[in-house]
Amino acid sequence: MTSVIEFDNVSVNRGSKQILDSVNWRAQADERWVLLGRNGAGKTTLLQIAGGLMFPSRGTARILGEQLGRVDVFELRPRIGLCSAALSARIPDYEKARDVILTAAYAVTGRWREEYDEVDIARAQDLMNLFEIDHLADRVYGTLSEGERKRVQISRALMADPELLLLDEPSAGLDLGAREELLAALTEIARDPKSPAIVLVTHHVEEIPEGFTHGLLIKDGHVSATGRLDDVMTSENLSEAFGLQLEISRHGQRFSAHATQ
Ligand SMILES: Nc1ncnc2c1ncn2[C@@H]1O[C@H](COP(=O)(O)OP(=O)(O)OP(=O)(O)O)[C@@H](O)[C@H]1O
Repeated sequence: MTSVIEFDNVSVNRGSKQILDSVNWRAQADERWVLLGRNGAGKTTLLQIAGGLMFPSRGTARILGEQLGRVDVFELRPRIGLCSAALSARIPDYEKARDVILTAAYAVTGRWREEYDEVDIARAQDLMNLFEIDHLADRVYGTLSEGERKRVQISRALMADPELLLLDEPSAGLDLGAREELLAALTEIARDPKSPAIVLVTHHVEEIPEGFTHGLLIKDGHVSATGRLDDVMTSENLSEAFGLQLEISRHGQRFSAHATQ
Protein backbone atom coordinates (compact mmCIF):
# COMPACT_ATOMS: atom_id res chain seq x y z
CA MET A 1 0.00 0.00 0.00
CA THR A 2 1.38 3.46 -0.87
CA SER A 3 1.81 5.93 1.92
CA VAL A 4 -0.64 8.80 2.03
CA ILE A 5 1.87 10.88 3.98
CA GLU A 6 5.65 10.43 3.72
CA PHE A 7 7.80 12.91 5.59
CA ASP A 8 11.55 12.47 5.40
CA ASN A 9 13.55 14.70 7.75
CA VAL A 10 11.03 17.51 7.42
CA SER A 11 12.22 20.68 9.12
CA VAL A 12 10.64 24.13 9.19
CA ASN A 13 12.42 27.32 10.21
CA ARG A 14 10.93 30.75 10.67
CA GLY A 15 13.62 33.34 11.31
CA SER A 16 15.90 31.85 13.96
CA LYS A 17 13.17 29.56 15.28
CA GLN A 18 13.13 25.88 14.36
CA ILE A 19 9.45 24.95 14.37
CA LEU A 20 9.87 21.38 13.09
CA ASP A 21 13.08 19.39 13.48
CA SER A 22 13.75 16.40 11.17
CA VAL A 23 10.30 14.87 11.33
CA ASN A 24 9.96 11.38 9.82
CA TRP A 25 6.41 10.13 9.44
CA ARG A 26 4.59 7.57 7.28
CA ALA A 27 0.81 7.25 7.25
CA GLN A 28 -1.13 4.70 5.17
CA ALA A 29 -4.60 5.02 3.68
CA ASP A 30 -6.31 2.74 6.23
CA GLU A 31 -4.76 4.47 9.26
CA ARG A 32 -6.34 7.07 11.54
CA TRP A 33 -3.73 9.24 13.26
CA VAL A 34 -3.80 11.49 16.30
CA LEU A 35 -1.19 14.25 16.72
CA LEU A 36 -0.69 15.27 20.33
CA GLY A 37 1.63 17.76 21.94
CA ARG A 38 1.57 20.84 24.12
CA ASN A 39 0.90 24.39 22.89
CA GLY A 40 3.43 25.52 20.33
CA ALA A 41 4.87 22.01 19.81
CA GLY A 42 4.37 22.18 16.03
CA LYS A 43 1.13 20.24 15.45
CA THR A 44 -0.59 22.81 13.25
CA THR A 45 2.61 23.32 11.25
CA LEU A 46 2.80 19.58 10.62
CA LEU A 47 -0.84 19.54 9.55
CA GLN A 48 -0.29 22.51 7.24
CA ILE A 49 2.45 20.63 5.43
CA ALA A 50 0.25 17.52 5.24
CA GLY A 51 -2.42 19.74 3.68
CA GLY A 52 -0.04 21.16 1.06
CA LEU A 53 -0.48 24.62 2.59
CA MET A 54 3.14 25.02 3.69
CA PHE A 55 6.44 23.67 2.37
CA PRO A 56 9.28 22.24 4.47
CA SER A 57 12.41 24.39 4.77
CA ARG A 58 14.43 21.14 4.52
CA GLY A 59 13.65 17.50 3.90
CA THR A 60 10.95 16.08 1.65
CA ALA A 61 7.21 15.74 2.11
CA ARG A 62 5.16 13.52 -0.18
CA ILE A 63 1.39 13.78 0.13
CA LEU A 64 -0.83 11.30 -1.73
CA GLY A 65 2.24 10.25 -3.70
CA GLU A 66 3.12 13.81 -4.78
CA GLN A 67 6.23 15.60 -3.58
CA LEU A 68 5.67 19.13 -2.31
CA GLY A 69 7.68 21.55 -4.43
CA ARG A 70 7.27 19.36 -7.51
CA VAL A 71 3.50 19.24 -7.72
CA ASP A 72 0.90 21.88 -8.48
CA VAL A 73 -0.63 22.31 -5.01
CA PHE A 74 -3.84 23.57 -6.60
CA GLU A 75 -4.30 20.08 -8.01
CA LEU A 76 -3.30 18.40 -4.76
CA ARG A 77 -5.42 20.41 -2.32
CA PRO A 78 -8.85 19.36 -3.65
CA ARG A 79 -7.87 15.75 -2.81
CA ILE A 80 -7.50 16.72 0.85
CA GLY A 81 -10.36 17.56 3.23
CA LEU A 82 -9.40 20.10 5.88
CA CYS A 83 -11.26 21.27 8.95
CA SER A 84 -9.58 24.09 10.89
CA ALA A 85 -10.44 27.30 12.70
CA ALA A 86 -8.68 29.30 9.94
CA LEU A 87 -10.85 27.75 7.24
CA SER A 88 -14.01 28.24 9.30
CA ALA A 89 -13.20 31.95 9.61
CA ARG A 90 -13.39 32.23 5.82
CA ILE A 91 -16.96 30.90 5.61
CA PRO A 92 -19.42 33.78 5.12
CA ASP A 93 -21.89 34.20 8.01
CA TYR A 94 -24.83 34.50 5.60
CA GLU A 95 -24.16 31.18 3.86
CA LYS A 96 -26.76 28.46 4.48
CA ALA A 97 -25.39 25.32 6.16
CA ARG A 98 -26.34 23.16 3.16
CA ASP A 99 -24.41 25.48 0.82
CA VAL A 100 -21.36 25.57 3.11
CA ILE A 101 -21.16 21.81 2.57
CA LEU A 102 -22.15 21.78 -1.11
CA THR A 103 -19.66 24.46 -2.20
CA ALA A 104 -16.81 22.13 -1.14
CA ALA A 105 -17.63 20.08 -4.25
CA TYR A 106 -16.22 23.05 -6.18
CA ALA A 107 -13.49 23.96 -3.64
CA VAL A 108 -14.94 27.41 -2.93
CA THR A 109 -16.56 29.15 0.01
CA GLY A 110 -19.58 31.22 -0.87
CA ARG A 111 -22.24 29.94 -3.22
CA TRP A 112 -21.73 30.96 -6.84
CA ARG A 113 -23.64 28.44 -8.89
CA GLU A 114 -27.38 28.03 -8.72
CA GLU A 115 -27.34 24.42 -9.90
CA TYR A 116 -25.61 21.44 -8.34
CA ASP A 117 -25.56 17.87 -9.59
CA GLU A 118 -28.08 15.50 -8.03
CA VAL A 119 -25.20 13.36 -6.83
CA ASP A 120 -23.67 16.32 -4.95
CA ILE A 121 -26.99 17.17 -3.33
CA ALA A 122 -27.47 13.54 -2.28
CA ARG A 123 -23.96 13.38 -0.80
CA ALA A 124 -24.45 16.62 1.17
CA GLN A 125 -27.72 15.19 2.49
CA ASP A 126 -26.02 11.91 3.55
CA LEU A 127 -23.35 13.87 5.41
CA MET A 128 -25.96 16.06 7.11
CA ASN A 129 -27.76 12.89 8.20
CA LEU A 130 -24.54 11.33 9.51
CA PHE A 131 -23.70 14.42 11.55
CA GLU A 132 -27.36 14.98 12.55
CA ILE A 133 -27.51 18.48 11.11
CA ASP A 134 -30.17 17.94 8.43
CA HIS A 135 -32.57 20.16 10.42
CA LEU A 136 -30.03 23.00 10.11
CA ALA A 137 -29.73 22.86 6.31
CA ASP A 138 -31.46 26.22 5.72
CA ARG A 139 -29.97 28.04 8.72
CA VAL A 140 -27.23 30.55 8.00
CA TYR A 141 -23.75 29.69 9.26
CA GLY A 142 -23.41 32.82 11.39
CA THR A 143 -26.33 31.77 13.61
CA LEU A 144 -25.12 28.22 14.32
CA SER A 145 -23.65 27.20 17.68
CA GLU A 146 -19.99 26.20 17.86
CA GLY A 147 -20.88 22.49 17.98
CA GLU A 148 -23.22 22.82 15.00
CA ARG A 149 -20.55 24.70 13.04
CA LYS A 150 -17.98 22.00 13.75
CA ARG A 151 -20.32 19.36 12.33
CA VAL A 152 -20.95 21.51 9.25
CA GLN A 153 -17.17 22.00 8.80
CA ILE A 154 -16.41 18.28 8.96
CA SER A 155 -19.26 17.50 6.56
CA ARG A 156 -17.77 20.10 4.23
CA ALA A 157 -14.30 18.55 4.56
CA LEU A 158 -15.76 15.16 3.56
CA MET A 159 -17.96 16.49 0.75
CA ALA A 160 -15.39 16.21 -2.06
CA ASP A 161 -14.67 12.57 -1.11
CA PRO A 162 -11.07 13.35 -0.07
CA GLU A 163 -8.25 10.82 0.04
CA LEU A 164 -6.93 12.43 3.21
CA LEU A 165 -8.93 14.12 5.97
CA LEU A 166 -7.15 16.59 8.26
CA LEU A 167 -8.93 17.76 11.40
CA ASP A 168 -7.30 20.49 13.50
CA GLU A 169 -8.82 20.44 16.99
CA PRO A 170 -12.37 19.58 15.91
CA SER A 171 -13.59 19.33 19.54
CA ALA A 172 -12.24 22.71 20.67
CA GLY A 173 -14.91 24.88 22.25
CA LEU A 174 -17.56 22.16 22.45
CA ASP A 175 -19.57 21.36 25.57
CA LEU A 176 -19.49 17.80 26.90
CA GLY A 177 -22.60 16.64 25.04
CA ALA A 178 -21.57 18.21 21.73
CA ARG A 179 -18.07 16.77 22.09
CA GLU A 180 -19.38 13.27 22.70
CA GLU A 181 -21.75 13.53 19.71
CA LEU A 182 -18.89 14.67 17.50
CA LEU A 183 -16.62 11.88 18.75
CA ALA A 184 -19.35 9.32 18.02
CA ALA A 185 -19.64 10.60 14.43
CA LEU A 186 -15.84 10.58 14.02
CA THR A 187 -15.75 7.02 15.38
CA GLU A 188 -18.27 6.00 12.73
CA ILE A 189 -16.07 7.57 10.03
CA ALA A 190 -12.87 6.11 11.49
CA ARG A 191 -14.32 2.59 11.48
CA ASP A 192 -15.65 2.78 7.92
CA PRO A 193 -13.10 1.09 5.63
CA LYS A 194 -14.23 3.37 2.79
CA SER A 195 -13.17 6.46 4.75
CA PRO A 196 -9.98 8.30 3.80
CA ALA A 197 -6.84 8.37 5.93
CA ILE A 198 -7.49 10.70 8.87
CA VAL A 199 -5.14 12.92 10.88
CA LEU A 200 -6.60 14.62 13.93
CA VAL A 201 -4.84 17.22 16.06
CA THR A 202 -5.94 17.51 19.65
CA HIS A 203 -4.67 18.73 23.01
CA HIS A 204 -6.68 16.26 25.03
CA VAL A 205 -6.37 12.49 25.19
CA GLU A 206 -10.07 12.37 26.15
CA GLU A 207 -10.84 13.68 22.67
CA ILE A 208 -9.34 10.77 20.75
CA PRO A 209 -12.29 9.04 19.08
CA GLU A 210 -12.58 5.28 19.23
CA GLY A 211 -11.39 3.65 16.04
CA PHE A 212 -8.20 5.72 15.80
CA THR A 213 -5.20 3.49 15.19
CA HIS A 214 -1.95 5.49 15.39
CA GLY A 215 -0.43 8.34 17.35
CA LEU A 216 2.38 10.84 16.93
CA LEU A 217 3.58 12.83 19.92
CA ILE A 218 5.43 16.01 19.14
CA LYS A 219 7.61 17.99 21.52
CA ASP A 220 9.42 21.23 20.64
CA GLY A 221 9.22 20.41 16.93
CA HIS A 222 10.49 16.85 17.06
CA VAL A 223 8.70 13.53 17.21
CA SER A 224 8.93 12.13 20.73
CA ALA A 225 6.89 8.96 20.08
CA THR A 226 5.11 7.47 17.10
CA GLY A 227 3.44 4.21 16.17
CA ARG A 228 0.32 2.24 17.03
CA LEU A 229 -1.90 4.16 19.44
CA ASP A 230 -1.73 1.48 22.15
CA ASP A 231 2.06 1.61 22.15
CA VAL A 232 2.27 5.41 22.01
CA MET A 233 -0.33 6.22 24.67
CA THR A 234 1.73 5.31 27.74
CA SER A 235 2.16 7.43 30.86
CA GLU A 236 5.88 7.59 30.15
CA ASN A 237 5.49 8.84 26.56
CA LEU A 238 2.82 11.41 27.42
CA SER A 239 4.80 12.66 30.45
CA GLU A 240 7.81 13.19 28.20
CA ALA A 241 5.81 14.96 25.47
CA PHE A 242 3.96 17.30 27.85
CA GLY A 243 6.86 17.82 30.27
CA LEU A 244 4.97 16.82 33.42
CA GLN A 245 4.23 13.62 35.27
CA LEU A 246 1.03 12.20 33.80
CA GLU A 247 -0.87 9.03 34.39
CA ILE A 248 -2.80 7.73 31.41
CA SER A 249 -5.74 5.42 31.93
CA ARG A 250 -7.82 3.60 29.44
CA HIS A 251 -11.57 2.98 29.64
CA GLY A 252 -12.62 0.71 26.82
CA GLN A 253 -11.12 2.44 23.81
CA ARG A 254 -11.06 5.92 25.35
CA PHE A 255 -8.19 7.50 27.24
CA SER A 256 -7.94 9.93 30.13
CA ALA A 257 -4.99 11.70 31.73
CA HIS A 258 -4.22 13.31 35.05
CA ALA A 259 -1.10 14.84 36.55
CA THR A 260 0.45 12.84 39.40
CA GLN A 261 2.42 15.71 40.98
N1 LIG B 1 5.50 32.37 10.96
C1 LIG B 1 6.03 32.08 12.14
N2 LIG B 1 7.08 32.77 12.62
C2 LIG B 1 7.63 32.46 13.82
N3 LIG B 1 7.18 31.48 14.63
C3 LIG B 1 6.13 30.78 14.19
C4 LIG B 1 5.49 31.03 12.93
N4 LIG B 1 4.48 30.14 12.80
C5 LIG B 1 4.47 29.38 13.92
N5 LIG B 1 5.46 29.77 14.76
C6 LIG B 1 5.79 29.18 16.06
O1 LIG B 1 6.04 27.79 15.86
C7 LIG B 1 5.62 27.04 16.99
C8 LIG B 1 4.71 25.92 16.54
O2 LIG B 1 3.47 26.45 16.13
P1 LIG B 1 2.22 25.52 15.82
O3 LIG B 1 1.06 26.41 15.54
O4 LIG B 1 2.58 24.53 14.79
O5 LIG B 1 2.05 24.76 17.20
P2 LIG B 1 0.83 23.89 17.78
O6 LIG B 1 1.44 22.65 18.34
O7 LIG B 1 -0.22 23.72 16.75
O8 LIG B 1 0.35 24.85 18.93
P3 LIG B 1 -1.09 25.07 19.62
O9 LIG B 1 -1.38 23.77 20.34
O10 LIG B 1 -0.84 26.18 20.59
O11 LIG B 1 -2.08 25.37 18.56
C9 LIG B 1 4.99 28.04 17.95
O12 LIG B 1 5.95 28.39 18.93
C10 LIG B 1 4.66 29.23 17.07
O13 LIG B 1 4.70 30.44 17.79
